[in-house]
Amino acid sequence: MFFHRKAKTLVLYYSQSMGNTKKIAKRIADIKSYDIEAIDTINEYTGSFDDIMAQGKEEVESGYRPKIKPLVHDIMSYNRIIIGSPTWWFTIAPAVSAFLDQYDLSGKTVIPFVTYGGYEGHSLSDLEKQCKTTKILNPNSIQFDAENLNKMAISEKDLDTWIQSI
Ligand SMILES: Cc1cc2nc3c(=O)[nH]c(=O)nc-3n(C[C@H](O)[C@H](O)[C@H](O)COP(=O)(O)O)c2cc1C
Repeated sequence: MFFHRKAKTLVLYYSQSMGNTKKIAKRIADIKSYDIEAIDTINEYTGSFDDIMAQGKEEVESGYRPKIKPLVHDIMSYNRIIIGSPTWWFTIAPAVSAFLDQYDLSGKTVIPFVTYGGYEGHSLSDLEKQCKTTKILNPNSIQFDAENLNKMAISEKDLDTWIQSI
């Protein structure tokens, strides 16, 4: 007789400016009935969009890691993690880097995704690298309209095809 450990999946995401990454994460969790939690910073980013763009640039360039709130879910009890980050200055958001510095995803299957508004740079490959796990499945980068930043640039059908595959 064979015993299979049932795959347990947690969707994690960080979403700051438009709620784009949250929207994708929620859609995954809704369609697949996966658990979901936001990665969140202790100190909120404040100011105008341009202020946050400028602060983000400084943080990315200096390798700054904001303090983040501890997760409520016990990551040890999940063997699959879906993790989503917005693109900040061609890489992932510092909050997601902070999370990945603190939490060990080794041995887990990780499905990484990023959202971006025109030029993703190396955000998806940086996310894959920073997850420090060998099992990466179906990574995806999801473009939003560069003019209308909270409008998805791919069709809902294409998004759902990817969601069905994870
Ligand atoms: C600080 C900052 C830097 C950004 N840098 C980029 C970038 O390098 N390339 C890009 O295409 N979009 C960039 N964007 C746009 C976001 O990646 C895009 O709007 C994303 O979907 C926002 O996700 P969110 O609403 O979940 O925070 C940036 C946005 C912010 C706030």
